[in-house]
Amino acid sequence: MNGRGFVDLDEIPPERIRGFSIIAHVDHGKSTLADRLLELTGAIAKRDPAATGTDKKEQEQVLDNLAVEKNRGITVKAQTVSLLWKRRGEVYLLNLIDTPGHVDFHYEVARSLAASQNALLLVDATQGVQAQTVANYTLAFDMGLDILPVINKIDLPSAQPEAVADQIDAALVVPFASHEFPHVSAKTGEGVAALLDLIVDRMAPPPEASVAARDAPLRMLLFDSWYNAYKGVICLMAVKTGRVRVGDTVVAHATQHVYTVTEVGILAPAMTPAATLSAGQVGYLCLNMKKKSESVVGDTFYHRARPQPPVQTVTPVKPLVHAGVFPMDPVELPALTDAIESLTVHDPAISVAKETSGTLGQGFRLGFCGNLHMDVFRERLEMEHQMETLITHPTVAYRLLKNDGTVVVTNNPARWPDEAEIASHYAAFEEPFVVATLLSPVTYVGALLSLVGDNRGEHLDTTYLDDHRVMIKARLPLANVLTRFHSDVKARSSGYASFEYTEAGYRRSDLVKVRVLLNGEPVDALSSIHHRSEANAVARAWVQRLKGVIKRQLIDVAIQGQVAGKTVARETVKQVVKDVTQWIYGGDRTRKDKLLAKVKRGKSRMRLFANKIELDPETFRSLISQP
Ligand SMILES: Nc1nc2c(ncn2[C@@H]2O[C@H](COP(=O)(O)OP(=O)(O)OP(=O)(O)O)[C@@H](O)[C@H]2O)c(=O)[nH]1
Repeated sequence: MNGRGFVDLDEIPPERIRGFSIIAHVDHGKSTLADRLLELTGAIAKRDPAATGTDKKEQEQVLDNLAVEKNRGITVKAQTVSLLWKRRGEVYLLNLIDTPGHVDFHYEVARSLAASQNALLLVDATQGVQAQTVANYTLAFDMGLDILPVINKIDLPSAQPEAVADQIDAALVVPFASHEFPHVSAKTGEGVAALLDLIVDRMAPPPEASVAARDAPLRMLLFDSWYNAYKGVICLMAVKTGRVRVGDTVVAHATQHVYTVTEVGILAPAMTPAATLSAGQVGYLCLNMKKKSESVVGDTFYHRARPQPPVQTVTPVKPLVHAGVFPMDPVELPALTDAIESLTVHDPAISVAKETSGTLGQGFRLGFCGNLHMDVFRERLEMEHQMETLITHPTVAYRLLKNDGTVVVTNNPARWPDEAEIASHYAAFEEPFVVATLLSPVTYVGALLSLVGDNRGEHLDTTYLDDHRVMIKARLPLANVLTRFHSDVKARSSGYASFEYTEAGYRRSDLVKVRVLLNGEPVDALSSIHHRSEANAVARAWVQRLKGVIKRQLIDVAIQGQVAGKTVARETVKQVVKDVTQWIYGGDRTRKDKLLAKVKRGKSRMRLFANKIELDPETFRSLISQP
């Protein structure tokens, strides 16, 4: 850093740059390791590890900034930081990206990996290789990164670093021998300085980082952005070739917008201005960009005078699960619209479309990468925007063939065509499938394979990692994976098995619509699509659940569960005769009117559910949001 508080990055030659992401199974210690790396390199002040408890909420991590991350103790957004490390008297620039572990945030991991050349694959020495270890490894491997496995938590008495190294060797292909895997404790800091030295010695600098590349025309990859109240949209860029400085005029390839650069710098972890950013470096740019929608993740920026081809094609994320999101109170629709706009700009993996429901009114149909992604979104709506919402239970997108020969993709059961419109032969429907990876102690193999069978799954492969651990691959319908599968995997393996999945395309299926009717009227928010073999049970369960929550009303309530238009379950909630004025004696008209007005106000807070049947909003919310 020079006297003006600027970092002179040009003093660091290209061969002294290392870019790496930290990837791992959830809770294997990525954010804790990132904290130790930040401390050791002097980016943040050292904290006493003994002072941090075992409760995740007690140990707020420097790079976990969002309220929801601190609340849940998980990383949701990838975070970038540039560090300086001295090795043999020379300063190296390390670009580190801390990534989320959960599969639902794969999109975040993938876009981070696009800006790195190397990955540290962290594995917990007490838990060994888990499903997300394999999934994140596969993602990094397929993107051509060099992967260094690092064995963490060696301070724990139950740590078995050698056995875990052997498991890694058996399950994954890495350019290091198992005896070379560094052993660290991200908690105590043991082995972390040696890890930094190893990163410098064994990892390659960015391929585009050479003196020649610095003189080539500018090409920068935008891989993250966020909104700053004072500076507008801030863009995080990986500079592939050339250099950029304040005052330059740059163009965004995807949008063709032209900008003047007002600030460049690195995140260290605070925004630290620099004179230039050049090939191989990762840093932020302020461009006076007013709208977040202008910053397209994956876009390429270049100098206006020297147009360049894009670094990569921008591929929109394909959401896997879809749900309707409605304001609890219809007057809050504009506020919900603003909140969704601001959150989706921060998280481009969410797709948004307007939706109108007969039951719930105006709202949105949003697409997410999984149930946790959706849950985190709901929590962010509440925590960051104080929005209470009704979110319908998630569904996948099905394909169906209509009588007129058209193929319809629908992610909304309310829009499912009538039976008469659907082609009547066996190839009429398709549903999305996934390939699941289950990592488990050998003891639970039988239980897990029967769980796969119970969920219409197909066992594909079994690999023994050692005498105790096994990796099972199976093909399963995504719809089943999204409901109880995860908790069932945990239940059938006493919590020891972990599970992960990747998309595996569409396959033929036999699908039907399950509808719930109240007094003969269908409730669109409660309809769902299921495999025919599971539909009757679902319809019966709905009828029983509704019978349990609908209080007796002034009329009889008939509850019907239908499968493909045929009633398969029916119950009636008998009417109650209730006259609110019965307790008011005599002719005190004022008291009587006041009470009636109060009852009316109370009722208006209730949602008119269907055909005069009322439920209080909380009951309604729990009903529609749970499958
Ligand atoms: N004993 C011990 N605990 C550790 C070590 N590293 C991390 N932990 C603990 O493990 C838990 C998970 O650590 P995190 O750093 O949040 O894990 P993560 O991989 O970032 O988790 P996600 O961001 O949710 O994917 C925390 O309670 C840490 O304190 C270690 O080396 N030793």
